[in-house]
Amino acid sequence: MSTTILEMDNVTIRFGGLTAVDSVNLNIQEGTIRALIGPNGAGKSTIFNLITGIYPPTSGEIRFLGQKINGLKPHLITEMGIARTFQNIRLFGDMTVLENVMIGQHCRTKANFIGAILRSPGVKAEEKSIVEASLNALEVMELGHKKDELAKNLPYGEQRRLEIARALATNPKLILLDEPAAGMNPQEKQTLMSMINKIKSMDLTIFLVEHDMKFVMSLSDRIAVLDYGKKIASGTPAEIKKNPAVIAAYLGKEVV
Ligand SMILES: Nc1ncnc2c1ncn2[C@@H]1O[C@H](COP(=O)(O)OP(=O)(O)OP(=O)(O)O)[C@@H](O)[C@H]1O
Repeated sequence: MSTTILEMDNVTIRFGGLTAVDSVNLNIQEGTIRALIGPNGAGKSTIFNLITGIYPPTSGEIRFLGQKINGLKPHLITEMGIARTFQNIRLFGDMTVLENVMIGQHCRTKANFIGAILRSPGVKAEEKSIVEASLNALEVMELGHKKDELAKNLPYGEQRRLEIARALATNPKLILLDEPAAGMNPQEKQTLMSMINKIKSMDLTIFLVEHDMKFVMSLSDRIAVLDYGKKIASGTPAEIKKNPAVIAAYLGKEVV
C-alpha cells in the first residue's frame, strides 16, 4: 500500500488583496514524481514556499508524513526531511563544488561554537559524516570527479545539478525542484531526467515545478495544474494532456 508523504488540505495564502494560493488540496504518494504546472503567476513557487515554511498559510493545513508542518521554521522542516532547490541558481561561485554541498548541511550540525574551536572528537566525527554525505550526493549527480573545482567554472547544466546535490546531501525524503530544467539544452535536460529517475529509485519522492512540458510529461507519475492559485486539474500525464480546463488555461495551445 502506498503512503501519503505530503498532504495539503484546503491551503490558502493571501498577500494583501491577492489570493496567490486558493483552497488547494494535494496528496503526494511516497516514491513518486509529481509535477506542478501552470501559467506564470499561478502560485507554483508560492506552494513551494508554503511547504518549506517560508510563508505560513492564511488557512488550511500542510502535513508531512502525517505531521502538521505549517507554522514550523524552515530549518525544522528541512530537518524533518524536505529539501528544495530554487528557480535561480544559488551557488557560491568562488567556493568548490564540495564546499557548496557541505554548506547545505549546516541545518543538521549539532556542534556548538566552543566544540568547533577546540575541534572536539564529536565535531571531527560530524565533519567526517558531512563530507561523506556530500560526496555521496555528488556521486548521485555524477559530479564526484569535479569536487575540487570552483562552482563558477562548471557548465550551466552541472551548476543546476550541483544545487540538487546540495539538497540531496541533507538526506531528504521529499525533494522540491523549482524549474530544474530551466535554461538547459536538450542534452542537459536528458541527463537531468535520468538523474531525477535515479533519485526516485533511491526511494525519494520528487515534487517539481517545470515549464518544459515534454520534460514534465515524460518524467512525472502525476501532474497537478494551477491557474490563478486554484488547482484546476490533477492526473496522469495522459489525462492532463487532454483535460479541457488545462488546455483553456494554456490559451488553447496544446499542452505538448
Ligand atoms: N511575497 C509576496 N508578496 C506579494 N505577492 C506575492 C508574493 N509572492 C508571490 N506573490 C504573488 O503571488 C502570485 C503567484 O506567484 P508565484 O511566484 O507563486 O507564481 P508562479 O506560478 O511560481 O509563477 P512563475 O511560473 O512565473 O514562476 C503572483 O501574482 C505573485 O506576484
